[in-house]
Amino acid sequence: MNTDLETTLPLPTGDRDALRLRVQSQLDAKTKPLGALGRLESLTVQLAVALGTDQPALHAPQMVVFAADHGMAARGVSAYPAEVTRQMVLNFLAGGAAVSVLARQHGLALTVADCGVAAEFEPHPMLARLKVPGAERGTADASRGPAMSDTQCRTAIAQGRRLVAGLPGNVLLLGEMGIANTSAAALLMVRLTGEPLGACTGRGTGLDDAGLAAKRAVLAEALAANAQATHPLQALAALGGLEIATMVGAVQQAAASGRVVVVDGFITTAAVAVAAALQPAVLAHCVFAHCSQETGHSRWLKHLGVQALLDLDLRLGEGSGAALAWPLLESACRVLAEMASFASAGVSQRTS
Ligand SMILES: O=C(O)c1ccc[n+]([C@@H]2O[C@H](COP(=O)([O-])O)[C@@H](O)[C@H]2O)c1
Ligand SMILES: Cc1cc2nc[nH]c2cc1C
Repeated sequence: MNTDLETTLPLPTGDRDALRLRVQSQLDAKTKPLGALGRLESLTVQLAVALGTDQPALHAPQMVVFAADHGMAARGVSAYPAEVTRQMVLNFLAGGAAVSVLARQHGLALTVADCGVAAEFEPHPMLARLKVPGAERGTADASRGPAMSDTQCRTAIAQGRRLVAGLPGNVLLLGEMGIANTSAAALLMVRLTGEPLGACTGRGTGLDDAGLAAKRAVLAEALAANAQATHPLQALAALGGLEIATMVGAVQQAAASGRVVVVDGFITTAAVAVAAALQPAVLAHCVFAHCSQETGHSRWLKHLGVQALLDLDLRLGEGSGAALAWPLLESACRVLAEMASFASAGVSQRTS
């Protein structure tokens, strides 16, 4: 493996425990029964700690949809053909996808990162070209050998870091698009958690029972073909995807620059899980927006020790769940900034 890339980035330091206690006591002084805002309160505290401030405020939120193609798509592991990746990128750019609608609704800046889609797109103000040399049209078929070389994987990580370093704001919302990428994410889940393949493999875009059985058989081949890839970075290169590797770098850079990361579904969780395997402290920056319907997601969230905000039976990807959860993050900041305290509003405190 070449060594021209640090595996992790230094994260901001500070007395997180003291900050956590200060923010919780500010919340406790607000005009509500103690703890009555439930998990919104823990979200407020998490945002304060992630941003390193007693007065968390979110600005210039950036939704990035990381897109790439997968060699394994040729093995029939998805209900849809591989060209949908390219077609959906055009749909994102034209403003017609679910994430386009939700980003507009919530004032999220939308960038589409071409991490290796099998197409060359016309330049567009929303499009970032992050193709990796030798993998411009996507990964190799992981059922026959490594999806990426170590160098390609490291290049993708470096590009994700660079992209985020150049974006404004203090929140990154993760989205992705890539036909067959639930296969890559399932393989990473098996390797990182040790869970059995069956518990990690779902229907993705909507495979029927026979399709799901065939997908599992292909994924078993991929695990056997890449049996030696056990370190998280090796697993990422062998079993992952270009959009997932680029997201790993994006998450690392966002955490290193003290931002909040809003995680979408199963595939974005794969990227965060790799980043967390390399450096567990990145998890403090990650808000898990929703629990996807994709088999494995709820179990993976448990492995990571996190709880998602929403459970809407979503299985779309694109960052749609992250965009839907966005107003909760805004509310979490606003209750802290704008609610009156018992003292300021002249409301009587509890008696017992
Ligand atoms: O994020 C999720 O939880 C999720 C669950 C199922 C499907 N997807 C999306 O569907 C595509 C991958 O599905 P598949 O069946 O092609 O592996 C990819 O574009 C993802 O954005 C996403
Ligand atoms: C149409 C379509 C839209 C998507 N968005 C994210 N993944 C997708 C997969 C398909 C098939």
